[in-house]
Amino acid sequence: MTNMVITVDGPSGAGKGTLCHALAAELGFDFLDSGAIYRILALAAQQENIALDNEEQLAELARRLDVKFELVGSEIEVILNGQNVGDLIRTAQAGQNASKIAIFPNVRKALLQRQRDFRSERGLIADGRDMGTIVFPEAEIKFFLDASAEERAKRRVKQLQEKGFNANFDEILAEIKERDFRDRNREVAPLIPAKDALILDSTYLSIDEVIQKALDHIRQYR
Ligand SMILES: Nc1ncnc2c1ncn2[C@@H]1O[C@H](COP(=O)(O)OP(=O)(O)OP(=O)(O)O)[C@@H](O)[C@H]1O
Ligand SMILES: Nc1ccn([C@@H]2O[C@H](COP(=O)(O)O)[C@@H](O)[C@H]2O)c(=O)n1
Repeated sequence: MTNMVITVDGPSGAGKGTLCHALAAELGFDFLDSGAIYRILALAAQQENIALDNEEQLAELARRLDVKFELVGSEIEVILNGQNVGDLIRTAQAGQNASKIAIFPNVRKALLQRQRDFRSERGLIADGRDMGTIVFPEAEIKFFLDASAEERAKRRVKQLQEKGFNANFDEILAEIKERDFRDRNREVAPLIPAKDALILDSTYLSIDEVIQKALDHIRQYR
């Protein structure tokens, strides 16, 4: 299993992060949260007053981005220019900003090798939108995790309420649909399942059922 890559792509809120963390823990693999890289780049651009539609400056920033992922206990801390930005990149606005800069071919090109460098001897679980299609097309196992927009909005509302935030279902559903549209319709690396991906629709599945289905598929491969 050494050096193996398992990709998990899908739309926002489908449960990719949840599945990836469980698989990484179960298999002892490393974890790449590629969405965090796009979120960090958007944050860094704002900190440097670079407009989110300035493709060339964004690409130049992407090439020199000083970002580190540090494992502290069971949590991965995201460090930008020496500062922990974990909370700053997790807002709904940070997600929208990430999807705005993710449409640019030169930005994606500038981030490609940085993502491929996460490949490791231990094995890698890669979470994103184009992990199975563009970043790791040779991955041994690919999943495309989906769920209806309404179910994803419901989950997000619950998640926010559990953290003590107010959450409006209609607003969150609209945000999810806006981000889906941008991610699915961009010209480069749009959100689509890789031809060889197993599609898992989690709309009516619990977290445990999704994890079990994924592990069954991985066991069949092994
Ligand atoms: N099958 C499921 N049933 C119910 N809730 C789920 C399921 N999968 C994930 N969740 C919950 O949905 C929320 C979103 O999950 P998660 O953050 O893993 O999604 P994601 O696809 O990584 O989203 P994003 O791409 O925006 O980072 C979390 O609160 C998680 O606990
Ligand atoms: N491989 C990827 C990963 C993410 N994006 C873009 O970033 C946005 C934020 O991603 P999250 O997974 O953290 O929600 C997402 O909406 C995409 O626009 C990407 O393009 N490619």
